[in-house]
Amino acid sequence: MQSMQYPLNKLRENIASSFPSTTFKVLKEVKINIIKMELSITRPDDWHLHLRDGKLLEAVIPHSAHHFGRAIIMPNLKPPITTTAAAMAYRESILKALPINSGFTPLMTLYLTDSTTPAEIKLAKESGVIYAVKLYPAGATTNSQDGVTDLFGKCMPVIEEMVKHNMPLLVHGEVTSPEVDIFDREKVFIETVLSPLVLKFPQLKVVMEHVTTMDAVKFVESCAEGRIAATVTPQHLVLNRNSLFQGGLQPHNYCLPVLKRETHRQAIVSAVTSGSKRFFLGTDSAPHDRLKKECPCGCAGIYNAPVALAVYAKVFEEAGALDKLEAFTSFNGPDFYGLPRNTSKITLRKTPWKVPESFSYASGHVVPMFAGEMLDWLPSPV
Ligand SMILES: NC(=O)N[C@@H](CC(=O)O)C(=O)O
Ligand SMILES: [Zn+2]
Ligand SMILES: [Zn+2]
Repeated sequence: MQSMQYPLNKLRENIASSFPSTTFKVLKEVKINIIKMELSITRPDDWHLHLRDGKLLEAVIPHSAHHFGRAIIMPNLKPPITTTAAAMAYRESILKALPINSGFTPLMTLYLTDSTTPAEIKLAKESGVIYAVKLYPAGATTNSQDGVTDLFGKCMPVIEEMVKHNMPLLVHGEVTSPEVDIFDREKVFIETVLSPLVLKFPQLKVVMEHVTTMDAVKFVESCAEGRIAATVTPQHLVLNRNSLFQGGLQPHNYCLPVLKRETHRQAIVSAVTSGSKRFFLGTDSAPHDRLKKECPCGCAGIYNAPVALAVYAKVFEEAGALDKLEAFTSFNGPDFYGLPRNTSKITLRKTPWKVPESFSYASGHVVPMFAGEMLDWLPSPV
């Protein structure tokens, strides 16, 4: 491997703050290895992933399967995955689309609607392949039109059944009322839906998906560990809302919940790099065909699967917390879900690589996050 152009001072600072017990003498001795830096970590899982279906599924699945051991598969297809039978069929098509010899395991979810029954939850649990139920407030995001219109009025028996089976509820945490400013929708959701829900069901396990605000960070930190957790995306760790408008409208940085101001981004970075067990990796990789992003009414969703690990590594490196990366990528998620941690490893090499401009597939093109830009960390299976 080539040695890197990386300022030695910065490297020392990073290493010293990541591994405080490391002495300067040792740093000098391992200088060569530091310059050719590699991290070997337990293979990560992705606890929030959109794989879509058909040709797009075939195109994107290798990017996730290459790096991740398992992923929680979001059910917002058209039509949505509302039954155990549909989830099992979707799982089969994912397995069929996997590269040969891939060990990737899809963990399926059910899409909650006003008419989901407790019997369906029982069936889901008994299937052994469904790990969670996803709450989309109707109209909150991509393909959420069949989502829940009245959680407290319509879904209480279903939530009770989920508690009985220890089945986590995954939430897209935004209210949909048009009078609430789009930048406040997560905060208002916490106040009006999530807090009351958690109070009403102290045993319910909840994952607040793709948190974007310091309000969400504070809420999750205030709840019992092991009961309420949050996934964090690469984009909400490295981008703020300025990047939606940098030099013109940037559709490939548009996702929901929408990027927030810098202070929120900083709060999320502090939370994940603190070593808290409450936060874990969930990319929310959400591919849309290029023509559905670059058009007069572009879809929400960032395709980040090819770059996610490189971006997470950069965030932990810059925070001087590389020693905490593995818990975030590979331990906190399975521990929360009560699943074993992966036993295989992957390597992250500190080497510059260029993100492809786009990936073509049978029905068009999909543009990844940071298309055409250079990233520092290159993941590869050991
Ligand atoms: N995050 C997004 O902006 N989009 C997701 C839906 C979601 O996770 O809310 C999608 O399915 O495209
Ligand atoms: Zn969402
Ligand atoms: Zn999502």
